[in-house]
Amino acid sequence: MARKHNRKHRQPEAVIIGMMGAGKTRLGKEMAQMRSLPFRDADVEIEHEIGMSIPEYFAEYGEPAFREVESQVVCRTLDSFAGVFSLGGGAPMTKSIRKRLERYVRDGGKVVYLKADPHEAMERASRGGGRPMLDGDAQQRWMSLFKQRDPVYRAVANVTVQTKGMTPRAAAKRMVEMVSEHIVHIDGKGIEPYDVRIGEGTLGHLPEILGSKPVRVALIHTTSVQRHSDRARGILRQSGYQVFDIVIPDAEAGKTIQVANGIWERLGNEGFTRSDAIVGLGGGACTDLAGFVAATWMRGIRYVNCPTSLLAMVDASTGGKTGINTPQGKNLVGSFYTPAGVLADLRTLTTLPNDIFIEGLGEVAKSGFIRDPHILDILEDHASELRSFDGVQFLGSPLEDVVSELIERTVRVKAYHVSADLKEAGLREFLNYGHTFGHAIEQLEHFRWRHGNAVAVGMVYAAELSNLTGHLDRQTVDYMRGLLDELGLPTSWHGADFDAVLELIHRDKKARGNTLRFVGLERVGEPFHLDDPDPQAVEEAFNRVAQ
Ligand SMILES: NC(=O)c1ccc[n+]([C@@H]2O[C@H](COP(=O)([O-])OP(=O)(O)OC[C@H]3O[C@@H](n4cnc5c(N)ncnc54)[C@H](O)[C@@H]3O)[C@@H](O)[C@H]2O)c1
Ligand SMILES: O=C(O)C(=O)C[C@@H](O)[C@H](O)[C@H](O)COP(=O)(O)O
Repeated sequence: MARKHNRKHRQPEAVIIGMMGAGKTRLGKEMAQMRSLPFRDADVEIEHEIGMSIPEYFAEYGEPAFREVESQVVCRTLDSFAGVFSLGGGAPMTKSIRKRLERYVRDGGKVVYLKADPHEAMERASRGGGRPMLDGDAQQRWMSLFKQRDPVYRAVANVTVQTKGMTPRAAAKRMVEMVSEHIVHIDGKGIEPYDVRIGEGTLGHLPEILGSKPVRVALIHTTSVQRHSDRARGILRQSGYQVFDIVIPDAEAGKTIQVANGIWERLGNEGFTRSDAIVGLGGGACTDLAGFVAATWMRGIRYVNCPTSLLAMVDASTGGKTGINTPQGKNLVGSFYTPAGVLADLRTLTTLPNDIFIEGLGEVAKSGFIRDPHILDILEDHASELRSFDGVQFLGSPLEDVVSELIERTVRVKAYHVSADLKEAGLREFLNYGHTFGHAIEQLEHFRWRHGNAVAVGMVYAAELSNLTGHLDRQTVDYMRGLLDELGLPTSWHGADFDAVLELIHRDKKARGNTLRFVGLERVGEPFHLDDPDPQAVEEAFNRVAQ
């Protein structure tokens, strides 16, 4: 069953662009050193190619000839160099280079726009001469070039690093963090596009996503993530927002109408208007509730999700399903309401307990079974390290790369379904694989069973039902049981009798009238709608997971 991992072709880890004097060479070298990678500066490469200094070449052949050589050197290096590559300030103004950079970004590359304080950069650039583009009044020339180039840099770059007030080392560290980020873009009918940013330090994007309109920000979180909410509050206050801390009860106890009502009262008392915003920071229960409050306050205000559990990072924080539970069932009240952005900061996983990390693997595995089998290969290859997850050792360990790839791939599976079918008219229901039975377990266990664990058993139930109704082969059902077991996830449950389960699965949101509807599997990567299955099979599948 194991498949080969895709090998990336050689291309730079990062390409740095920006104005003269922004520090591209200095910070690029520092960044390369931090990542143990080689560094190349386009101007040095060009001088090597032309056999003279750039000012001499400019004087002899003029700017157009220089830009032509520059384009050849830059494009060649982009095709073959696997390190950090810094470009001259004018390079992105050349069409052929811009086109090549666009392709590099499409292939997953990172073009970093290094944006220094204009006065500092201007002063640095005009020091010492040797820059033909600044001939004459250097500072005035710099400013006029900045006006032309800044919009182009912004259009070309997919990462912007502001260095104002930072030491070179801190700026280089920030570049490393931002370049290591994985970004999944969510778009589609009825969706205001947004990004899911996965990496160390992504909480730093909060101000950029909230934007300048909100004055007040409600930071909704639980006490279990206090360390991370303190960091978020610091970032928000530094950017001038008025931050209101709203601490909610932990886990499912927070997903109630009483808790939502308490927050509505607080927002009212603090004068929250339509242009203010909400940040939900925590596990999936917290982001579901925060999204629900955002969707309902004044009929909808801006919100950003900062998931802190694996499950919330891979699933709950993205896609816009917001909601609360009622005594009759899970998530029965809610709304489809998309966040302005999702910041999955891997640093928050350092405090995540092992059992809650493992629970999150349930939804990761689900995404492998319904859409991306490569996820299953990764889970198989790293099952024992994943099972022994220890937040304290996590950052900088080989497991960090494995986990961030799993998060990115799982979010891509979510994005695929959500982008095509935001309001769950058909395709999106596949994300509900394992949930019909899983939600019943959670309810019957009074939420002592964690969501991801319940979904793991629910997936086995759906696989057994698919097998009993003539769809899925026995080998795949056994493979699923074996993999989940290796990851430390449960595969059986006998907490209630069949009638109690049947009553709850009739209340599942996929049911229509008296007809039960499940998501089944034909084979790995091929889910299907299993409508109105034979009642005997529904009961026999229950018996198979109850053993
Ligand atoms: N909206 C959706 O699309 C969607 C998708 C999947 C799940 N969900 C919902 O998400 C919830 C499950 O999410 P969950 O597994 O994150 O549960 P959770 O929110 O209950 O979090 C699990 C526990 O981990 C703690 N925790 C979270 N992050 C932590 C951290 N970094 N350090 C220490 N403790 C931390 C929480 O306080 C909680 O006690 C369920 O309510 C489920 O219905 C929603
Ligand atoms: O995003 C979706 O759609 C999902 O079904 C994702 C599920 O993993 C998630 O647990 C979701 O909360 C379930 O929603 P519900 O509509 O079944 O309550």
